[in-house]
Amino acid sequence: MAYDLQLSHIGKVYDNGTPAVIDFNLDVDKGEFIAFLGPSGCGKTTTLRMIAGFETITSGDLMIRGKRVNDLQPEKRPTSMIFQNYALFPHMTVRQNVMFGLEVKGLPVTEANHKVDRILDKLGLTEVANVRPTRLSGGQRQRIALARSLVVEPDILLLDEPLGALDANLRKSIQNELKLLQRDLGITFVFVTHAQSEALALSDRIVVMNAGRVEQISPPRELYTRPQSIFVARFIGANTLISGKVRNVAGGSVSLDTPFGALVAEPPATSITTGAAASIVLPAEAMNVLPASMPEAEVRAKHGNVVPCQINRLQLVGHILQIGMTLPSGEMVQLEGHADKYRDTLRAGAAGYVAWNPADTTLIAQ
Ligand SMILES: Nc1ncnc2c1ncn2[C@@H]1O[C@H](COP(=O)(O)OP(=O)(O)OP(=O)(O)O)[C@@H](O)[C@H]1O
Repeated sequence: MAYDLQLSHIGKVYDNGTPAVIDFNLDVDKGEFIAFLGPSGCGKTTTLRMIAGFETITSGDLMIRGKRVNDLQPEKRPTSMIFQNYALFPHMTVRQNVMFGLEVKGLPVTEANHKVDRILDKLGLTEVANVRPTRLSGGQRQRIALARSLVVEPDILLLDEPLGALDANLRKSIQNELKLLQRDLGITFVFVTHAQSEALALSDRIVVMNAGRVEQISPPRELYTRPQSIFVARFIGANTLISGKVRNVAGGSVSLDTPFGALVAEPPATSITTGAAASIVLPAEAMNVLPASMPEAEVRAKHGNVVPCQINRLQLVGHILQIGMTLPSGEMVQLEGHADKYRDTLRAGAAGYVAWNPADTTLIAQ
C-alpha cells in the first residue's frame, strides 16, 4: 500500500538563493503523527508549506497516497493547514469560520450544515457557534482553527506551531486533546514545533532538522536515548558529551581515552576502529552520584564507569533531590534523582563520584 505522504529528495532554494531545505526524505504511514523539530530557521515551516502547496518545490518528488502532487494547487491537495496565529476571520462567527472551507468547495448547504454541526460538537464549540472568535479564549480559538481544518475532511492535517500562542497550562491540556482527536480520526498529522517536550509527547516519529537538513528520524524514545549525531545529542534531552579516542574495541565493548581517564561504552551502530575520535553521550538520567568515601574500585565494579566530581548544590523538592555538580572538566551538570535513592549519602561542598552503566550511553563516532 502507498504511503500517505512521501517526500523524496525534496529541496527548496528561495529566489534570493537561500537553500532552506536540502535532500529531505520521509515516508509517512496513514494515521502517523509526525513532528518536525529544530531550531529557528532550520526549514521546518518551508517543508510544511511545500507539502501544503503554498511554496514551490525546487527539487525532488512530493507524493500523497502514491500520486505526485508537486504542481497541484493547495486547494486541490487532500491537505489542510493550521497556522500559528490561526488566521481566523474576525468579522465572522465561529460557525461561519468553520463553514468557510465547505462553501469554497461548493458543498450543498444541508450537507455543509450537517458537517459543521458534527465538528463543532466534537470540539465542544456548539455553545459558542454564533459568537465571533475575537471574544473567545486562546484555547477556544485554537479549537476553532482545528474545526475549520478538519471539517473539510483532509487526509493530512498540517499544523504550524499550533500551540505556540497558548500559555503553558493550556498548551498541556490542548496537547492531550490534540493527541486524542488525532487517534480518534486516524488521519495523518504533520506538526511543526521548536518545543521538544511537545514533539516528544505527541509524535509517533520526530524529524529533527538542522540548517535545512534532516539530522535524524526516530520515535521519541529512541531519539531521546539513541541520538545519532552530536547535534541531536545536544538538542534533545540533557546530555553531557565526553569526547575521546578509541583505545580498544573488543567483546561488544569500546574503551576510550578521555579527559576523564579511561571510560567504557557500547559500540555505535556504525563501525568504529581503534584510534577513531568518538563522543560518549551521557544522559543526566543515567548518572548516579555517590560519596567519595566509597572505594572507587567498588563503584567501578558496580556501574562500569566512574568519574570524580564536586557536589555543589543539593535541594530537596518533595520526593526529588536536585543535584548540581562540577565535572573535572569544569562543566557544571544538573540532575534530578529520587530522594529515596540518595537518602542522606551526599553533602553539598563535598567531593563525590559520578558513575554510570555503559549501556545507558550512546557512542557517536566522529
Ligand atoms: N520567503 C522567503 N524568502 C527567502 N528566504 C526565506 C523565506 N522564508 C524563509 N526563508 C529562509 O529559509 C530558511 C528556513 O526558514 P523556515 O521558516 O522554513 O525555518 P523554520 O525552521 O520554520 O524557522 P522558525 O522556527 O523560526 O519558523 C531560513 O534561513 C529563512 O530565513
